[in-house]
Amino acid sequence: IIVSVDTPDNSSRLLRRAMSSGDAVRLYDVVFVLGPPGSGKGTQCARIQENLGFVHLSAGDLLRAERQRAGSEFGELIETHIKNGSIVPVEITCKLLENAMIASGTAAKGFLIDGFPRNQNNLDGWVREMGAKTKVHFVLYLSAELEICVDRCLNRGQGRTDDNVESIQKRITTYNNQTFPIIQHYEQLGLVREIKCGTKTPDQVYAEVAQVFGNAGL
Ligand SMILES: Nc1ncnc2c1ncn2[C@@H]1O[C@H](COP(=O)(O)OP(=O)(O)OP(=O)(O)O)[C@@H](O)[C@H]1O
Ligand SMILES: O=c1ccn([C@@H]2O[C@H](COP(=O)(O)O)[C@@H](O)[C@H]2O)c(=O)[nH]1
Ligand SMILES: [Mg+2]
Repeated sequence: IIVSVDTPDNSSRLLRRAMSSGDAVRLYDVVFVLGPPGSGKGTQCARIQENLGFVHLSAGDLLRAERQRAGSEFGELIETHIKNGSIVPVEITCKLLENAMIASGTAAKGFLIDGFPRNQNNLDGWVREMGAKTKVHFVLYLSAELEICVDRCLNRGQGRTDDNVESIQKRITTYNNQTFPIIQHYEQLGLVREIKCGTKTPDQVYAEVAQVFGNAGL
């Protein structure tokens, strides 16, 4: 078994994992972060990254960067999906995620994958492409009342092309119809850790997030 390593610390961690996982080498520890638009996923992921050594990969941010990349053949398709609140085909998103994971090297404790998998196509593609290379520890589910989420998106002030009433309504419909069933799928596997965020400050939410990671030994 060949395991790529870049520091002595990681070398022992990855080798331990390789030795204990039987025939499959699991290189990447992953936590998925899901919840309605504006529930605070990005806000909490930034804190987890800062405090707990995880690398934050926002699928939405990666898609927005790909949309902006000169020469991208997917720019227009991505923008159409973002404005309509619909979901980009998994082949594109999964490749962007994998590239970002590889680019981070092995220094990360693990990866917070924010806003993915968002539908059955995402989940199937992830399992197909990344299932054997990753261990999903749990799904951090940041829930909040939808009216609060709408207000937060409208007041976010980041100039996103989908932070307008029309796009937000479409994003919420997609969330209810396509993403929530993915959360339910992981719930059935006993892998969902829900934090109710609507009326809590970011500090209060983070205190609960830290507890969830602590309980998982991460
Ligand atoms: N607990 C909170 N209380 C009040 N405002 C918050 C809280 N958490 C985040 N916010 C604010 O709400 C807005 C949306 O937060 P954030 O971008 O983290 O959400 P998100 O879940 O990543 O949204 P999206 O799915 O649209 O990317 C931001 O302006 C952020 O500062
Ligand atoms: O896995 C994904 C993640 C995101 N999208 C598209 O991007 C927007 C914005 O995502 P945020 O997580 O809110 O930043 C989302 O509405 C989708 O259109 C995607 O297709 N697949
Ligand atoms: Mg976000």
